[in-house]
Amino acid sequence: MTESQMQILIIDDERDVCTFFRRLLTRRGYQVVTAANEPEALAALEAERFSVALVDLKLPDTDGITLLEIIKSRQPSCEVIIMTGYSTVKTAVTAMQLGAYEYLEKPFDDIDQIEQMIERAAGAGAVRGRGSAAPDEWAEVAQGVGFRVGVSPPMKRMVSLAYKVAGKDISVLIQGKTGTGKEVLARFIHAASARAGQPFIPVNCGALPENLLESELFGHEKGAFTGANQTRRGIFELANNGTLLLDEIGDATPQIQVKLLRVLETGEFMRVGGERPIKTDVRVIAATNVDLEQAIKEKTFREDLFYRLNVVRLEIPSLAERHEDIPLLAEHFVQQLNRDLRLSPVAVRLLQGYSWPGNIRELANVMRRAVVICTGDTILPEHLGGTFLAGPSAPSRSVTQPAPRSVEPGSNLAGTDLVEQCRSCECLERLGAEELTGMLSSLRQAQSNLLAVMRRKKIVPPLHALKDSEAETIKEALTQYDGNITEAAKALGIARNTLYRKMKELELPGR
Ligand SMILES: Nc1ncnc2c1ncn2[C@@H]1O[C@H](COP(=O)(O)OP(=O)(O)OP(=O)(O)O)[C@@H](O)[C@H]1O
Repeated sequence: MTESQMQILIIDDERDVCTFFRRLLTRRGYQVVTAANEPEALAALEAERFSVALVDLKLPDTDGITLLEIIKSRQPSCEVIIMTGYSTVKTAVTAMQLGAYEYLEKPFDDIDQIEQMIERAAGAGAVRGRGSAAPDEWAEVAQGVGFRVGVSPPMKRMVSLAYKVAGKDISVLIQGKTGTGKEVLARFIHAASARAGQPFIPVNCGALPENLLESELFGHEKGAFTGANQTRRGIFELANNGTLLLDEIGDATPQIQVKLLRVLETGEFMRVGGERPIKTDVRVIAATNVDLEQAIKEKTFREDLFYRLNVVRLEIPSLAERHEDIPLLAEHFVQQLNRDLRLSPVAVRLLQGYSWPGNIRELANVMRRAVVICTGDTILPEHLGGTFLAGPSAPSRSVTQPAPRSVEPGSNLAGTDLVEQCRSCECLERLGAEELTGMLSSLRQAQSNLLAVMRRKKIVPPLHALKDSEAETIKEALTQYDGNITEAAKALGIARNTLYRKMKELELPGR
């Protein structure tokens, strides 16, 4: 079908809207039919085949969601774009979850964007009409951030929705069990948004005591509390024009929740000890592995904050619900460390038979360990660890429990876990750069999990431990870049001044 033959249906009771689209789209070579109510829409659907329908969410005799269902049942290849006002954006997002192609916010101010959206929808509709699968428009962005989506339909649907809402400046709430990839998804949304060139800053609301988190988020004025020797900018300032991920939002204390609500409502906040409101333009993505609706019932989470954050909710399925993706993900983690290694079919079957309570993080750890242990060119069941040697019916173990000991002949790392491997310099010496990097990232993740659990159990981590780990990270970066502050700051994702200040605070020597 050529573009000139494409029919577009506009359903809106506002005559001006119909006229606007008729003019715009006729000029672009489309044929346009308009309808002001349900009977007219039904008659049009009876008479013609449409590539795209633009449907107003609110109509006098019906609503956009009902019309979406009718259109999709009668003309499945017709893509539906929902037209909505700001107050009904949430319903428009629901429509997308039900199969709408996108939504368009009224009043229309960016004609180019509208034309492009309709063109994309018409293209997707044409592909669907031919019965072939539309290429995944999000694939390139996903690859760019190392996000493996897999093939399972619920995951693909969720990512497709994430990609479409990425471009809209609305809050997103990501829900998923631990290790399902909430942070990776947030990075993907940032990379697919117009803010991609700006900072993406994740902050774990459960990992720091309240006063530290408050100062981390909002910054502080000089003299705000003992030890505040300098004014310091917080993440809401540093992430300006970018995206902020509030991870483990369910762990935020009531005081932090109030302050977050204020920034989300007004776009303004005050530094700790400050008196002047500061403006910020930050897109907030929140992530949680707890049921926030339950937390609201238990009065540990504010309902008003929940509604602010939950404009779009994305639920990541747990790994056990997407068995078909396990081979692809396992291979991804192996290839990250060693491109020449393959997985044996039996090993793949064992991986698919396991329940993965620690989800993708646990899979990544099992695969990294297998790569370290494997001395040949194929990963076999014995490289996967004790749980898997017992076969697919093995009871599932938690990611935090140590793996049962097993003996892998011919390997000096036999039966050891990550921490033990790191204790032995001799073992580490034998590993390559990628393997070492992978282990370091697993250890960092372990630390972050540990802190989150301590926080949940109300155990205050000794501050010097946090300070030490910060000092270690900075020292590492400085060594790596031969003492070059600019390069080290860039690698750490902080400003040069912040690095100077931190070095001073932590009494680290400069060059
Ligand atoms: N789809 C994916 N593709 C590639 N890597 C992934 C994917 N999902 C998760 N990972 C990897 O698994 C690990 C855990 O992911 P991530 O930190 O995003 O999970 P999370 O759900 O935010 O965890 P938590 O609930 O503990 O905060 C990371 O190393 C990440 O790179």
